[in-house]
Amino acid sequence: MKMFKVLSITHVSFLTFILGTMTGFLISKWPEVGSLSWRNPEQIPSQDLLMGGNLHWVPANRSSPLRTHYNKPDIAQAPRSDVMILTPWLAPIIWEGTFNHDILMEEYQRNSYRIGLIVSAVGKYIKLLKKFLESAERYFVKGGMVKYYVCTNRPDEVKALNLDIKRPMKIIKVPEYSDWNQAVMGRMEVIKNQTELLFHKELDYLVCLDTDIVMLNHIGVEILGELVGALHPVFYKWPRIKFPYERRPVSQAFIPEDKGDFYYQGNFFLGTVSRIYQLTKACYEDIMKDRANGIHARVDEESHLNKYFLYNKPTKVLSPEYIWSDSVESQKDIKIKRVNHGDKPFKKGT
Ligand SMILES: CC(=O)N[C@H]1[C@@H](OP(=O)(O)OP(=O)(O)OC[C@H]2O[C@@H](n3ccc(=O)[nH]c3=O)[C@H](O)[C@@H]2O)O[C@H](CO)[C@H](O)[C@@H]1O
Ligand SMILES: [Mn+2]
Repeated sequence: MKMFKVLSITHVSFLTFILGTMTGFLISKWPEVGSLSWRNPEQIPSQDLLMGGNLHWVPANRSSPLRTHYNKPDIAQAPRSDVMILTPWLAPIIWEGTFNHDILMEEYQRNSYRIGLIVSAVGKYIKLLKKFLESAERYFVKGGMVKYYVCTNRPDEVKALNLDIKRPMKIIKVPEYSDWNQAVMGRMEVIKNQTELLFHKELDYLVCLDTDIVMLNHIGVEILGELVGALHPVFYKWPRIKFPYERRPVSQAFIPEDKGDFYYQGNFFLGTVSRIYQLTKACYEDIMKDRANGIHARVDEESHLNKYFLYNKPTKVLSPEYIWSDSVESQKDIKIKRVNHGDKPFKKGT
C-alpha cells in the first residue's frame, strides 16, 4: 500500500512534468503554427520581402533558384545621396538605384504573392485600356502572378478590344456614372466592395492605377508593401503650405496648414488586400459624409487619400518615377521615367 502510494506520487509528478513541458512548448509555438497554416496578408511586411525575414515560413522542400551574385552592400555608402530614401517614420522611398531587383524577385518567387492590378475604364476611358493593359503586360511585375481587374460600365466594348495580353483579366461591371467626379470618386466604393466580395479570397496585394497611364519601363516587385503611396511629380519638392490639400475644416479631407508630409497622387496606390480595404472604406465613408454636407473635396478622392496617408503613414513610398508625366519638366533626380501619365486623346469632362 505504502509502495503503491510512493509510486503513484512519483507517477503523478512525472506526468505533471511531461504535460507542463508539452503545454509550454505548444504555447510558445502557437503563433508560428497559426501563421503557417493561414497566410494572413496583414502579416506580409514589406521589410520582410526586402530582407528575407519570412524565409522560415517557406516549406523546406520548396525549390528555389540559385542565389543571384551581387556586391555586398556597403554600410558606409548610401545608394543615393541626392534624394531622401527613407521617410522620418522609416518607410523606404523607392528611386532608381536604391534597390537590387534580382534580390527582391528571388524573395517574391519564394512566396508567390498574388497581385491584382485594378483599373477603371468607364465611358470613353475604355479607349485608353488597350494601351494601358498592353504596356502593363510588358512592364508590370514581369514574372509575377498578376491578374487584371477592369471596372467598366460596358463589358462588351472591353471584350471587343482584341487585347494582346496573356495574363488573366476579370471584368467588374460598374454603373454608368453621371459625370467625371462620380466616376473618379466611385472607384473607392468599387474597390472596397470588391475586396469584401472577391479580393480577400483571390489576392495578397492590390495595385490601383489610373487608365491614362502608359508604362514605359519596368515596374517590379520593389513596389510591393503593406501600404504604399506615390509622390506627385509636380509637388514633390514644394513646401507643405503650397500643397493642394483640402483646407476647409468642414470637409472630412481637411488638413491644417502646419500638417502634412508629402503630396501623394491618387492615380497610384497599393498595399496588402486588408490595408487597401481599410483605406478605401475610410475614403469612401469620408466622401459620403462630405456629400451629405454638400461638400466636394478640392482634388476629389485624392484629397481624401492624402488625409488618410497623413494619419495612416505609408509603409513604403514610390518616387515620382512611377507616375511621371511628359507634361512635367524633366528633373535631374528622375533617372528613369517608368510611365507617362495623363495623355488622353479626348477632353477630361463628360
Ligand atoms: C490635374 C488634375 O486635376 N489631376 C487630378 C486628376 O487626374 P487625371 O486628369 O489624371 O484624372 P483622370 O481623367 O485620369 O481620371 C482618373 C481615372 O478615373 C477613371 N475614369 C474617370 C472618368 C471617367 O469618366 N471614366 C473613368 O474610367 C479612369 O481610370 C481615369 O484614369 O484626377 C486624379 C484622380 O486620381 C487626381 O485627382 C489628379 O490629381
Ligand atoms: Mn489620370
